[in-house]
Amino acid sequence: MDQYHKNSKKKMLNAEVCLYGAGGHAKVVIDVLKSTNKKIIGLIDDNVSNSSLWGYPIYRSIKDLRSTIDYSLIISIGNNQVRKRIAENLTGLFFINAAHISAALSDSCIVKEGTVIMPNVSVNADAKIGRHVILNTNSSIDHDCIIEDFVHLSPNVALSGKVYVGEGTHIGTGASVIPEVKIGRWTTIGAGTVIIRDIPDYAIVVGNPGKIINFSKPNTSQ
Ligand SMILES: CC(=O)SCCNC(=O)CCNC(=O)[C@H](O)C(C)(C)COP(=O)(O)OP(=O)(O)OC[C@H]1O[C@@H](n2cnc3c(N)ncnc32)[C@H](O)[C@@H]1OP(=O)(O)O
Repeated sequence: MDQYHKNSKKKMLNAEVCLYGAGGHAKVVIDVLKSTNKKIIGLIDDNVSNSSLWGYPIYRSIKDLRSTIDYSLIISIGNNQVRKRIAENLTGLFFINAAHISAALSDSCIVKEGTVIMPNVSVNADAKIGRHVILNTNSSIDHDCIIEDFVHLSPNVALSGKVYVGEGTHIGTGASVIPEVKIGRWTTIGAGTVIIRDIPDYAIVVGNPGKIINFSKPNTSQ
């Protein structure tokens, strides 16, 4: 058993994996799964014209798969709101999480289902990562951080110890957060931003030090 699966809350029931979403993010998720020799049976996407990606079939609907094959799912869509909507619609299905073989995950961290961990990510002691989260390439999540469901940490994001990130928040490439800061739900943190104070829900924040430039409109599902 590799380090990641020892830490998973749920054991992987099925070796075969299907991805929901066939865009650019899906390509990176495929590489993550291949790094630990997972078998990919295909992708589902009704919004692309291609019928395959790198030789993997693209199905138009989950109904094309449901009755015939036993599989686990990962939602491979980068947009946090869309990922949440799809997760809520796909009831009764089994989601797995996946980590690239190069990720360094503490024995004491917790990673919930549907979450994807890209190459060279570090998740340190007692960090808790929610459902359907994206920890993108080289991101670093230090001790005792709490990351709620549907968050996306972009490449090279650095969270210091005891940072809290609320549901659905997107932290842009290369942003940094000092220890013990609380970032609200569905916020957007711009690329390269340095967060030194707590951030309220729905805020859009840029710069060093990070300043609020706007608020996004809450969506009914948020
Ligand atoms: C593998 C992957 O690709 S993962 C995806 C990673 N994606 C990212 O990191 C994207 C992060 N997004 C950003 O940084 C965006 O610029 C956002 C979301 C913060 C703002 O986007 P928009 O709402 O379109 O804002 P817009 O571009 O109109 O800029 C508004 C103002 O903020 C400034 N601004 C925007 N982004 C930043 C930033 N990251 N840092 C500093 N200032 C910024 C602009 O210069 C502009 O200033 P001005 O009004 O003085 O001219």
